[in-house]
Amino acid sequence: TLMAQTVTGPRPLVLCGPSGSGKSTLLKRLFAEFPDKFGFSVSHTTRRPREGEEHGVHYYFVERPVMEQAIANDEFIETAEFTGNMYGTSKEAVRDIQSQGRVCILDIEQKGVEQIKKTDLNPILIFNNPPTIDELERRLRKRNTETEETLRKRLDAAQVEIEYGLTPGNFHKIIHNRDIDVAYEEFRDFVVDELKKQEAMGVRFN
Ligand SMILES: Nc1ncnc2c1ncn2[C@@H]1O[C@H](COP(=O)(O)OP(=O)(O)OP(=O)(O)O)[C@@H](O)[C@H]1O
Ligand SMILES: Nc1nc2c(ncn2[C@@H]2O[C@H](COP(=O)(O)O)[C@@H](O)[C@H]2O)c(=O)[nH]1
Repeated sequence: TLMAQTVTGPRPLVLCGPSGSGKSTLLKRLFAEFPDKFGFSVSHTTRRPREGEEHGVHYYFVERPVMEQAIANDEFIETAEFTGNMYGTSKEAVRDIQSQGRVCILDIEQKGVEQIKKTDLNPILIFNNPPTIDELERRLRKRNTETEETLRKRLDAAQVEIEYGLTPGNFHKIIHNRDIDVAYEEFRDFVVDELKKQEAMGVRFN
């Protein structure tokens, strides 16, 4: 409701899309263009860090028993098993960003989205759609972060996620991510427009 929204601040933004579709690339540009407006919800994961990834910045990298205990302690809004690893959004990660008056951005996969939809988080849902699975494979290979096995698992998951993502009603906005510059503009314009609408309804922003 309008009252609740006024009290809780801007709606979080969920960006979902197959691994390698370019979510992190879009977010990196958004954070660079608007350094004070948004904040990234730092997820927990049991996968190993990639080169350049920092604990507490890209993820909280934890061992599985630690994550399982935290889930048992009811510390998470949503959790999912994805290609053999656990991922999850902690309540604290979102609270952290919201307390700074920033728009909280979640980069999560499909099972997480389905759980978030059942909470009172009320996010704006965006699906980042790659041109083809072949192009997704090219992007993932070029990124050089996966083994043949994890690459295969990610591409298998992508089939299912694209079907869900393109099903009408599941997301508020679909970004067709072919050319990165075009995709970014579409993404940015949609997000900025959404924030303006909320501002017009009295939601306060940074
Ligand atoms: N529109 C694009 N065209 C070509 N290459 C792209 C495009 N967008 C991103 N890339 C490249 O594709 C690779 C995957 O992009 P990125 O890491 O942003 O994907 P992601 O959706 O965040 O993946 P993951 O879910 O695995 O973290 C990167 O090497 C990135 O530089
Ligand atoms: N349900 C959740 N999914 C998450 C979370 N954090 C990230 N993700 C998604 O996992 C895959 C793989 O990510 P990668 O960093 O290993 O490439 C990708 O689709 C992310 O969006 C989370 O907290 N919950």
